[in-house]
Amino acid sequence: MSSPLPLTATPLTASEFAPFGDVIEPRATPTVMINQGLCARHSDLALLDFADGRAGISLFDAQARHLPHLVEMVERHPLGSQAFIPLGPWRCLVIVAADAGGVPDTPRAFVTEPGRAINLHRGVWHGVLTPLDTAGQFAVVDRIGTGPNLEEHWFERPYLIEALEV
Ligand SMILES: NC(=O)N[C@@H](O)C(=O)O
Ligand code: NI
Repeated sequence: MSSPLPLTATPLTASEFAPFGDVIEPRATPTVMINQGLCARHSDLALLDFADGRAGISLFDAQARHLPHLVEMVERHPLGSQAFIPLGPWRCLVIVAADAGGVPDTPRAFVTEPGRAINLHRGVWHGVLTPLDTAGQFAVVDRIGTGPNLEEHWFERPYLIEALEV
């Protein structure tokens, strides 16, 4: 395998992640206060998009990954979005890439705040679920249906995330 290319992970922000998906986090102002004013509802935080299928909720019980982390491949789901909702205070590496004529462009790497959920938009190139340093359980909202909904791309030269730029 040829020597990996460097890739730095930066803190995930909604604005930088916007071309790839949604950061599911409280807004400055709740949509509405409910439950006798004891609960702030922040509505409709993610673009869910499923073709020829339906939304489903699955549980991913993912092993911990550690730095340095080798990014050998990304994948995408042409038929549906995919949301990862941590069921505990786990951080994740989120690797995404724009499409460049059917193959991924140079990837971006982010690290989530503990417990922060994300939603990948339909068809966005991304690394697989990567809990950082601690194994984690995640509720995953994605497409349940038949047909080809997984396309993988293995990089000719992998990327290596050696550090978090925090
Ligand atoms: N393959 C699968 O269900 N998981 C991946 O899509 C992933 O993004 O982790
Ligand atoms: Ni995926």
